[in-house]
Parts: sequence; structure tokens; C-alpha cells
Amino acid sequence: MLMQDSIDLALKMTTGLPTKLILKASAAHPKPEGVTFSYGTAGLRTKAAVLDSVCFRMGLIGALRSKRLQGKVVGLMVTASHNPEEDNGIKAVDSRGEMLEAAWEPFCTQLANASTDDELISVLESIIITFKIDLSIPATVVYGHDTRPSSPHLVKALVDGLVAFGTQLIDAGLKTTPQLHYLVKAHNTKGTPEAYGEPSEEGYYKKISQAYLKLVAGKPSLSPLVVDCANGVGAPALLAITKYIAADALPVRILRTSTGVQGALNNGCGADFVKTNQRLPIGLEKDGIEAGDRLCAFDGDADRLIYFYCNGPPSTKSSFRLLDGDKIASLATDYISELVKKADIDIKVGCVQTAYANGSSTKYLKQRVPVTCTPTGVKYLHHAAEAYDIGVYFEANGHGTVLFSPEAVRTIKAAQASPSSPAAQDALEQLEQLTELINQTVGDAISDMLLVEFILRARQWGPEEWDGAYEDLPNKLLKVNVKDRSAFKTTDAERRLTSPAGLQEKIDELVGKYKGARSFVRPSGTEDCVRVYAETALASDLDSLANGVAKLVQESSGST
Ligand SMILES: CC(=O)N[C@H]1[C@@H](OP(=O)(O)O)O[C@H](CO)[C@@H](O)[C@@H]1O
Ligand SMILES: [Mg+2]
Repeated sequence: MLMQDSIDLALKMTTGLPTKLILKASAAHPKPEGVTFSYGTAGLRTKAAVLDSVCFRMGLIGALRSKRLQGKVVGLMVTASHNPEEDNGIKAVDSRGEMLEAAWEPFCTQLANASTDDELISVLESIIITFKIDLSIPATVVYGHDTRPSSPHLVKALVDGLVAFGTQLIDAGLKTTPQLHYLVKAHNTKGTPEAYGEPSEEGYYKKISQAYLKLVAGKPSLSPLVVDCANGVGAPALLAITKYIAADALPVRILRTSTGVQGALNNGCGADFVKTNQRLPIGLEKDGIEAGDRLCAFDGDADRLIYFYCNGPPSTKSSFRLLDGDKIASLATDYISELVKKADIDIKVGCVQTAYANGSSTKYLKQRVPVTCTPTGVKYLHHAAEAYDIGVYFEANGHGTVLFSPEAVRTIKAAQASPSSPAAQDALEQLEQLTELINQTVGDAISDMLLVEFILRARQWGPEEWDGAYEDLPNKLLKVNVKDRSAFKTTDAERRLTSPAGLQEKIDELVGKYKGARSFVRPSGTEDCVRVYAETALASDLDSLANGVAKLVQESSGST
């Protein structure tokens, strides 16, 4: 295109930009000085006190993204998940209910950091031109928030951003992150053959509870499950779904439900606390927990799930046993791949993990299905899982789901017309219900919990039998504070460093000294640190390897 032509086109595209309205609204949401924001693995996340301008600007992004997608509904969720209560954050949900397209992330970062009116407008213009956005298309955005005290204020800021573009608003109110993803997909598929469910919170409960009830029908009940809701939004959501599922179908004791209590959120409880500290939530042993009880925990926005139990007195630290995302992936993959065999259909099941997956889980899974390793961050796992007919993906921290390709769904439905045997018919019915039970937009603590409960019930397994699938290798995750984490660059799904020069060779040399060991280093996408992961065959080697690698990182970078 000639230079003049492209200038003319750019002018034409941006003439509809409501500059005055945007700047007037923006004046009420000034960017704090001296803060740099970054749209990372989980959107923009930091101290709530500095997020007002970010939320306003993400409102502008939401409107533009909806216009770019021909007016389809997109989502904005205000949450900081498992972070401390004083933090908050915002993430965007694309029209199929998945994470925001990665190409938009750098623009979110630029817009959040624009420090003058001119810069703000110029970033908006570059978004409009880059993505060829027709501003005359009306936008619709659905937005929700978690239980943080700062959330309602931040929602007001994002609404101001949406209104500046004349966006049609759908206020979803208090929601779990996966409920918001569900709503986006349900709105966009309403009235189509792919209708995902009614676009309402009730629609969400109905869809998954009906599938669960069909799946567990006729299968003997298990002992009650104890759920730690992290004092977050998972508590009201779980309470709500128990109204749709009778107690004999889901015997459950719901704990850590103090959503309104200041300082309670994620404090000494929740999935992240349990996974990182490899221990019971604080004080849980006083809640009448007994050895062998089946326990699980959600994170603050209920998109992660971790199971655990004690194989001895709960007061003894050594009795704690973790059933993390890897164990959930293994349970689900094993069960689903067996179902596919019984159903006698040509469907390829695969599993996706990250480098943080315990080596024993990868070995267990590889004996059953193909396994892919991706970089950290759900968006990578999600996309890789789409390559399989049925793709199970979980991060070790408990974030994950199962994806059924449209082709797999068609094959399952078609085979139901003429199943090869009664056993095949039963397996096909189960597979069909699983496509309804599982929230395929994103990891969902409630839906994943019902999946686990169903499989355990079908197998009549307690936590010990599930845990018996394989023994985790001893492992450790350390944080190292460095001057500049961007100096750490990785390759091979983050399993090897390419920079700082020479560091990987030193790590290799050290790892080689320990039996059956593995270690890798990568910069965090959500915190200002470098993470060191170490795994060894012998528990006695673990600290020495993890600390040794951390020391190498410090020496190579000049720690803070
Ligand atoms: C080791 C680890 O647990 N990393 C987490 C963490 O990412 P980092 O990039 O490691 O900070 O937060 C992400 C978002 O919640 C989550 O997807 C990921 O698994
Ligand atoms: Mg979360």
C-alpha cells in the first residue's frame, strides 16, 4: 500500500474514536506515578490500591476487543486469584470463553502504562489500526468480580472505560472466574447448534449438576468430602450448587466460607497455600478431620483445585498427602482413556503438562497416552490440548480441565446410534455427560471437583487408592530474587536456559551429580522473581540440589 493510502486508511479507521469522552472519563482515573504494569500469565495483577486506572483502561480494551470480534460478547474479570487480599487484578476473556488472544497482551501493557493523554490516545489508535477495528460495530462486555473488598470500586472504574465506548454492559456481579468464562461462551453460542448452556449463573449450575447427577446415578455414595473454599467466591458458588445436587449424590462439608471477613481470603488456606506449603490449611486439624478423610481446596477465584488427605493423625505433619493437579490429570486421563477403549471409538486422548509436573506423573501418563509439555500458563496448555481429540491438561498447582474437540463430540454422538455392546453404550453415555460436566472454557474448581468425585465414586476409591497410582518424586520449588529477571531466557518449554550465558551448563553439571534428578530455572510471569524447581530420586538429595541451583542463579545474576 502507498504511504498516503495507509495514512488515509488509518485516519478513516480512527475518526470514530470518542477521544473527548475517553479523556474526560480518564481524568477521573489517573495513572499512579512510578508504577509499571505488565499483562502477564494471569492478566494484570498487583496491589489493588494502584489498579484504578488499569481497570478503566481494560474497560477500553474490552470494548475494542468486542468490536474486533464483530460485536461478540467478551469478558472482564476483576480478581487476583490466590494472591493476598490487598492485591487485585483484571483479566480479559475472549469470545469462545478462552483467555485473551496473546497478540493483544502487549497492547494491554502499553495502554496500562501510558502516562499522558496523548500516549493513551495513540495506543488506542495503534490497537485500532493494528487489528483493523471497525469502531461503528457495537460492543458488548460481561464483567464479574471476586470477593475482595477492593473489587466493587475497581468494577466501577472498568465500567467507566466501557461506557466511554458506549458498550452494552452485562453486569455478572460476584462470580468465580470459570463462571465468567462460562457466561461469555454461553452468551455467544445462545440459539446456535453449539449452545453451551443458558447464559446465567443458574444455567451454569443446571448444566453441570444435571450431568453430574446422571453420571453418579446408581453408584454407591462415598464418605463426605471436606472442601476448603479459601474464604473466597468458591464458597457461595459451592453452596449454590449443593441446592441442585442432593446430599446423597454429593456428601460435602464446606469450610473456610468467611467471604466477608477482613483478611480471611487465602489466609492460611486455599489451594495455593496447601500446594506450596504441602500441609493442611491452618487449624484444619481442629475441624474434626480424621485420617483417610477426603479433602480438597479451591483458590480465591475458584479456578484451581487441590485434593489432599492424611494417612495418619492429622496433627502429625508427616501424615499429610497431596493429590495435586498432576494426580488429578492422571486420574482423569486414566479413566477417560479407559472409557474411550470401552466405547470402541477412534478417538485420541492426550495429556498436556508443564515442566513443573512431577516426573512420576509424566511417566505414569506416558504409559497410557501421548504427553505434551508446554511453557507455564494456562493459555499454552489449553492450546496444546486442543490438538488432541480429548485433551486433558493440568498444571501441577491444580489449574486445568479436559477439552473435547467438536469432532470427538460428533464421534461420541454418532456412535451412540449403534454402540458395539452394552458396555460401549454405557461408556459412550458417560463420555457424553462428561462433555457437559466439565467446564471446557478454563480450569474450574467446582466442575473439576465433581469430575474427581464422579471418578472416585465410579471406581469406589478412597484417597489412598487414588494416591497409589504412583509415588511423587521428592520436589522443591524456590523463589530467588534477582536484580533483573528479564535476563533469564528459556527454551524447550522453559526446561533450559539460553541466558545468562553459561548458567545452564553449570546447572547440568550439578544435576548430573544426583541420582534421577531434574532441575530447571525460569523467570516468573506473575511475581518479581526467578523460580527454581528441583526433583530428585532420593529425598536426602533434594535440599542440596535445590539450594545449589538457587546459588548458581544468584551468582550468575547478582541477587538483590
Ligand atoms: C510454578 C507455578 O505454580 N506458576 C504459576 C504462576 O506462574 P509464574 O509464571 O510461575 O509466576 O501463576 C500462574 C497464573 O496463576 C500459573 O499459571 C502458574 O502455574
Ligand atoms: Mg485462580
